[in-house]
Amino acid sequence: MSEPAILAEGLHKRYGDTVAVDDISLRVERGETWGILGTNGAGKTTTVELIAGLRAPDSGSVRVLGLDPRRDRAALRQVLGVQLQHAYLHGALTVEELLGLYRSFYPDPRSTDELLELVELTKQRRTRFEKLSGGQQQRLSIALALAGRPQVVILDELTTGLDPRARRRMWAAVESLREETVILVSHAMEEVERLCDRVALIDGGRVIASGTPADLVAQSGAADLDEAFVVLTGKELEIEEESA
Ligand SMILES: Nc1ncnc2c1ncn2[C@@H]1O[C@H](COP(=O)(O)OP(=O)(O)OP(=O)(O)O)[C@@H](O)[C@H]1O
Repeated sequence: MSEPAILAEGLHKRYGDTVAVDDISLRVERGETWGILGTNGAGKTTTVELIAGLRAPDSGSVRVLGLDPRRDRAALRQVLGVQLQHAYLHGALTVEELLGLYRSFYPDPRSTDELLELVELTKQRRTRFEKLSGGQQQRLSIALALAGRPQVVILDELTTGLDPRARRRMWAAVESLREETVILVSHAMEEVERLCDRVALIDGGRVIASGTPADLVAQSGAADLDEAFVVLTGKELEIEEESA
C-alpha cells in the first residue's frame, strides 16, 4: 500500500493531570475526507494539533505525507493547510491583505479572487479583519487554510457558528476538494454524513470506533449516525447553537 496521507501511531498527550489524548492511532489515505467526532473535551483539537505539529506528543509518532510535523516544519507548511478554532490574525489588516500575506508563503497559491469567491467574502475584500463578523472571520480562516493549495487540509469546527446559508457554502467548498485529504473536526452529524468518507469517534482521548458513517451505524445497531454516536459513547452530542 502506498504511504498514507496521515499516519498517527500511539499518540499520548496530557496537560498537567488531564489526559487529553490517550493512545490515538489513525491512518488516513490520500484523498479521503475524515470526520473527527466527539463531545466537548474528547481530545479532538489536541489530536489535530498533534497531527499539524502545533503540539508535541508526550509519546507516539505522526507522519503527514511522510513528513515529521515537528522536524520537517518548513516542508510541511507547503503541503498542509490548517484552520483552527481560534485564529489569531492582525485585526488592522484587510481581508485582501491577509490573503495576500498568506498567498506570499506559497509558490503557486490560489488567486485572491478564487479564495474570496470560495468563502463568499468578495464584498468584504477591503474590510479590516477586526470589523468582520465572527462567521466572516471564520470563513476567512478557511480561505487562508486553502491559500497554498494544500494536499492535506485540517478544518476544526468548519461551520460552528455559521448561518445555514454560509454552512452550505462551506460544505460546497469542502466538496470541491476532491484530490485533497481532509480532516474535519465536527459536532454536526449532518455535516459529517454529507462530507466524510470515514469517521473517527473520539471519547476520553481514545478512538472508540472508526469506519464509514454506514459502518458506524451498522456496528452500533442504530438507525442513524446521531443514534450511533449515543450508543457508542453513551453521550448526547451537544446541540449546536445557530448564530450568524
Ligand atoms: N492548553 C491546555 N491546557 C490544559 N488543558 C487543556 C488544554 N487544551 C485542552 N485541554 C484539556 O484537554 C482535554 C481535551 O481537549 P480538546 O480541546 O483536545 O478537546 P476537544 O474534543 O477538541 O473539545 P471541544 O469540542 O470542546 O473543542 C480537555 O479536558 C481540555 O480541557
